[in-house]
Amino acid sequence: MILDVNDLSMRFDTKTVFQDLNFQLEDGSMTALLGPNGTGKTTLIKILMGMLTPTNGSYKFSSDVKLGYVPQFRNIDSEYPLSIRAFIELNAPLFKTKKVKEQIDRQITETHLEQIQNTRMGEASGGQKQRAYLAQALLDHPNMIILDEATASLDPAAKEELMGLIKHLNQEHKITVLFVTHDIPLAKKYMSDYLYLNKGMIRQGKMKDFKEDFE
Ligand SMILES: Nc1ncnc2c1ncn2[C@@H]1O[C@H](COP(=O)(O)OP(=O)(O)OP(=O)(O)O)[C@@H](O)[C@H]1O
Repeated sequence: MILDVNDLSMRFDTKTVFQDLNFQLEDGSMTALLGPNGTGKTTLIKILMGMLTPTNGSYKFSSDVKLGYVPQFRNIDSEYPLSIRAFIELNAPLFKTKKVKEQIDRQITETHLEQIQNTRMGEASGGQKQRAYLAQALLDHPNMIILDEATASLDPAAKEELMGLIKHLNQEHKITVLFVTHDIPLAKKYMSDYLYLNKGMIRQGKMKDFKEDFE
């Protein structure tokens, strides 16, 4: 087990987002976090990332976890001056030893950005930007990555490329994946398990058994 969540509750002032969530994630699993708009998926992720404190309950990652996080898609100004490579390097040590450069090269190759690494981030496509965020997160050598709506606003080809990449990271590098999405067909194609957050409660199961009428 890589994550154990116990009786987790979150309230903003008088608004209860969710109450007494209980679930576990297995090491090496690939889980889609599903649910209608505004049910608290981002709130749950922010709690797990330590960015918000829950009002009640607890969660525990296994002691050897190294988390990577790909935030919800943010528009980058078209004038943004850094190249894709320089953007990825924001998460690398300032002093670029040969070893650091090699690690950056490896993640750029892994995320299929080598041909366009000198393109400005402001000019990159949505899929390229999203892969640059992923490359940034991979520089820390995570064994678990959390992606928040990484495929929203991408065209079908860019979605497939990103999902193929995530599947590769899971299968070849044994990275546990938690992936927030609204795209149920995409989740059915690529993810093995689901967590479904709705009306303050959570359900868990195998993606192949997920019923659309939960929505
Ligand atoms: N800082 C905050 N203060 C008050 N209410 C908040 C705050 N953050 C989120 N909420 C509320 O909590 C609820 C859950 O929001 P959250 O963004 O987690 O939902 P979500 O499931 O990620 O939605 P979406 O699918 O639209 O991204 C919403 O009703 C939102 O308005």
